[in-house]
Amino acid sequence: MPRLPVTLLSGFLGSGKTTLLSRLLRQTRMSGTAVVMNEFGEIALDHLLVATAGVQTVLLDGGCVCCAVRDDLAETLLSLHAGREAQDAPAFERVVIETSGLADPTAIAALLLRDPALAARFELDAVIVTVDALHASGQLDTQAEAVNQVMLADRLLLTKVDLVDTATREALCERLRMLNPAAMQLSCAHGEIEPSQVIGLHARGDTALDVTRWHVADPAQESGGHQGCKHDASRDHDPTCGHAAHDHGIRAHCICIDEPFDWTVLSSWLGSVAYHHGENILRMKAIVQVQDEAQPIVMHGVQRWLHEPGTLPAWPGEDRRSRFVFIVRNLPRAALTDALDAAWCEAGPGGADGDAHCRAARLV
Ligand SMILES: Nc1nc2c(ncn2[C@@H]2O[C@H](COP(=O)(O)OP(=O)(O)OP(=O)(O)O)[C@@H](O)[C@H]2O)c(=O)[nH]1
Repeated sequence: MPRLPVTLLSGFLGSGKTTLLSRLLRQTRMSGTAVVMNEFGEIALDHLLVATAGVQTVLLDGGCVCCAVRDDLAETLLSLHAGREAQDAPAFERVVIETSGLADPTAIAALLLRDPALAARFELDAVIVTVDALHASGQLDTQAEAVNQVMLADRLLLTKVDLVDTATREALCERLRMLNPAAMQLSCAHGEIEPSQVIGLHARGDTALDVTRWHVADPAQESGGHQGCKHDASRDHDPTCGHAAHDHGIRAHCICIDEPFDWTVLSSWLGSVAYHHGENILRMKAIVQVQDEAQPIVMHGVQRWLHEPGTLPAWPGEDRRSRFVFIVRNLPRAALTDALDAAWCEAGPGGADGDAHCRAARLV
C-alpha cells in the first residue's frame, strides 16, 4: 500500500507557519490535504485562522507535539488513516503537521520513522521550517529549539523579509547556511509560496540516515542535554493556566476577558507589555472582541514587535470572549494582568469602575 506523504511544518514561535499554511490551503494544488495542528498553550487559536472548507483539520493542544502530546500525534495520524480507509471521512492524499513553535521536529521525524504502525502508513516527505527574518538572530542565540528546527530542515522559508534590510537578511542567510548547508533557502513573504516548493519534495529518500546524521537520535529518549523535552515527565504546572510547562521557565499564560475592549486600552496594554517585558515574551497571539467592531480582531506579537492587527470574517463559534495567549520566559502572569489593570485605569478618570483592583475580576 503506498504510504501517505507527511510534510512537517515547523519554525519558531511567530515565524509565520499558520500564515503560510492558511495561504497554501487556499490553492487547488493543496486539495486532498489533512492538517494536524499543534499549539503550546491552553487556548488554541491557530486552527480558527486556517479553517478551510473541505480540509480535515485536527487540533492537538495542551502541550508540545514533540514531547507532551507525542502519543496523541501517533493516535491522531492512525485514526485519520483508519477514517480514510473506511471512507467515513473526507479523502486526503497527504498530511501537513504544523508543530508548535517550540517543538523539536527531530522527535516527530523519529516517531514517524520508528513507530512501525506509522512507518507502514506514512512517510516523511520533507521538513519545512519558517524562519522569522526579523527575530531569528536573537532566537538562534537564546533558544535551542530554534537551532534544532533549522538544523533539521529540508527547506528554510525566510519570512518577514519585508521587515529587514538586505544586510540583515544576508547575514541571517549566512548563519542559516552554517547551521544547515544542505537546506534550500527560499523567501516567503506573507506566506506566499508555490505549493510545489513545499509538498511532494521527496526530500527524505533515506530519512533514517538523515535524522541520525544531522542531529541527536531521539530527544524524547535522552536523559539530558536537550532543552526541548526535559519537562515531559515532570510536567510543571502553572495553576493559572492549567498547562504543562515546556522548559526553562517557559510558560503559556492564557487570559480571557468577557467584555469588549476599547482600542485605546488594548493598545496601551499590549504596548506597555511589549515595552517592559518584550525580551521575555516569545510570542503573543489573541482573538479580541473590540467595541464597535463586528468582526473579531486577530493580534500577533513576537517579543517587542506587534504585527498589524487583522480580522476574522466572523466569530468562530459562540464564545465571544477575548482570548490572549502569551508564551513567556520567566515572566509571571501578574506582570501581564497588572499592566492590563493599569491600562484600564488610565482609560478614564478612575477607569470604568473607579477601582483598579476590581478590574482583576474581569479576568476570566
Ligand atoms: N510583515 C510580515 N508579517 C508576517 C509575515 N509572515 C507572517 N507574518 C505575521 O507574523 C505574525 C505571526 O504569524 P503566524 O503565522 O501566526 O506565526 P506562527 O509561526 O504560526 O506562530 P505560532 O503558531 O505561535 O508559532 C502574524 O501577524 C503574521 O501576519 C511576513 O512575511 N511579513
